Amino acid sequence: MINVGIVGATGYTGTELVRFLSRHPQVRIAGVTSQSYVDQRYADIFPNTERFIDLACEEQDLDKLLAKCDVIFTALPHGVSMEVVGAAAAKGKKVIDLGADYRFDDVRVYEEWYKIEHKTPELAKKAVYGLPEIHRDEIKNSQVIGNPGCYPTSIILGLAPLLKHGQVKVETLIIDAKSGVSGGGRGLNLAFHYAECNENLKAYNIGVHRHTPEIEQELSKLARTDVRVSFTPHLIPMTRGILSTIYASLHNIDTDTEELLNIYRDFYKDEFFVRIHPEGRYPQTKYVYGSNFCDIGLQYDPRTNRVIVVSVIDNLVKGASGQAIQNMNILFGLPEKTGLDYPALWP
Ligand SMILES: NC(=O)C1=CN([C@@H]2O[C@H](COP(=O)(O)OP(=O)(O)OC[C@H]3O[C@@H](n4cnc5c(N)ncnc54)[C@H](OP(=O)(O)O)[C@@H]3O)[C@@H](O)[C@H]2O)C=CC1
Ligand SMILES: CC(=O)N[C@@H](CCC(=O)OP(=O)(O)O)C(=O)O
Repeated sequence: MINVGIVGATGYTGTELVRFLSRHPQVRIAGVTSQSYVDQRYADIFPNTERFIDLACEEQDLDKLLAKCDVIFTALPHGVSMEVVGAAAAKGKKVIDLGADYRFDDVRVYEEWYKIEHKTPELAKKAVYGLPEIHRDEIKNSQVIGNPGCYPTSIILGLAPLLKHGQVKVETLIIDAKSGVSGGGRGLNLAFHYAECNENLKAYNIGVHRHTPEIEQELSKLARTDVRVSFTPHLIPMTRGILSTIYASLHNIDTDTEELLNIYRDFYKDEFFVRIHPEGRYPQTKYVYGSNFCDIGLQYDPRTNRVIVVSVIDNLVKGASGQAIQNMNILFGLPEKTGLDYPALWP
C-alpha cells in the first residue's frame, strides 16, 4: 500500500483527493492536514465522506506527517506549499503540488506573474509539469510534480494534436474559457457569493490571467516555436466544469472536420482519459462531471479556414485532484486509471 498525506485536505481539491483516494485500492490515507479544523474528525466536517475515512485533521507538523507517508499531495494556495515541498523532497519523498509553484520551467516567469519569490528555485527547475498525456515519460522518474492548472489542462489537451502536427498558424490562437465557481476554492470571496455570481456571466482578467504563461509554456514546446495566445476566462454560475472554445486559423485550406478529427483520434489513441467526439457532436461539461475525462470535439469552418475546438473537463478532477492521482499512479508504476475509472455523473 502507498501511504499518502494530504496537506490542505479541507479545501475543494483536498476533499476531492480524499473522495477518490479513499476508494483507491493501493492507497492508505495516512494523514490529512488543515489550518482551521485541527483535531476535528474529517467525516464530521465533510459528512459525504462518512464510512470512507476515519481520521481527524492534523496540524501541519511536517516531521510527523513525512514519517508516515510515501507521497504528499499539497493542495494549498500558491506560495504556501514551497516549505512543505522542500521538506518532503529533502526526505526523499515524492510530492505532487496542486498549486502553481512548480509548474514553470523558468521560475522568473512564476515570480513575475504570481508576484511571489520562489523559496526552492532549484527544486522548481527539476520539477516536471504533470500533464500525463504529454509528459508521461518525464513524470515516471520525477520527484516533484507541478500538477497543471485547470484552464491550462483543458486548453493544452485541446490544442496539442494540431500544434504537434504544425497544422495551425500559432499567432492566431484565441481561447474563450468558462469555469464553474469551485475553481475559485472554498475560501470566502465576494465574487463567489450567490447573489453576485448566480444568473450572471462575466469575463475576468483579460490578457493578464496567471494561467496565460503556463498555457504558452506548454503550447510553445508542442509547437517548437514561441506561442502567444489571447486567453479570456469567464466565471459561469455552476459548481464544477470548464468549457474552453479555441479558435485557430489553419495553414492547409484543403481539409475538413473528419480529417482534423482523425489527427486527434490518432494522437490520443492510447489515452483512456481523453475522448474525441464524433463529427457534429460537441462535448458538454455534464459529460465529464465528477470524472477524470477530458472530452474534445471540433468543427472546421471552410468559410474562414478556422478550426473551432471545444474541450471540457471537471476542474476539480482532470483539472486538479484526478490528474494528481493519475500522476501518483505513474510515479508508483500502477496502471494509470487505478482508482479513477469512473464515468461522469448523469444527469
Ligand atoms: N479549485 C480548483 O478548481 C483548482 C485549484 N487548484 C489549486 O489547488 C490549490 C488548492 O485549491 P483549492 O482546494 O481550490 O483551495 P481551497 O481554498 O478550497 O483550500 C485551500 C486549503 O489550504 C489550506 N490553507 C489555506 N491557507 C493556508 C495556509 N496559509 N497554510 C496552510 N494551509 C492553508 C486550507 O485550510 P483550511 O480549510 O483549514 O482553511 C484548505 O485546506 C490551489 O493552489 C489552487 O489554485 C488547481 C486546479 C484547480
Ligand atoms: C473560477 C476561478 O476563479 N478560477 C481560478 C483558476 C482555478 C485555479 O485554481 O487555478 P490553478 O489551477 O492555477 O490553481 C482563477 O481564475 O484564478
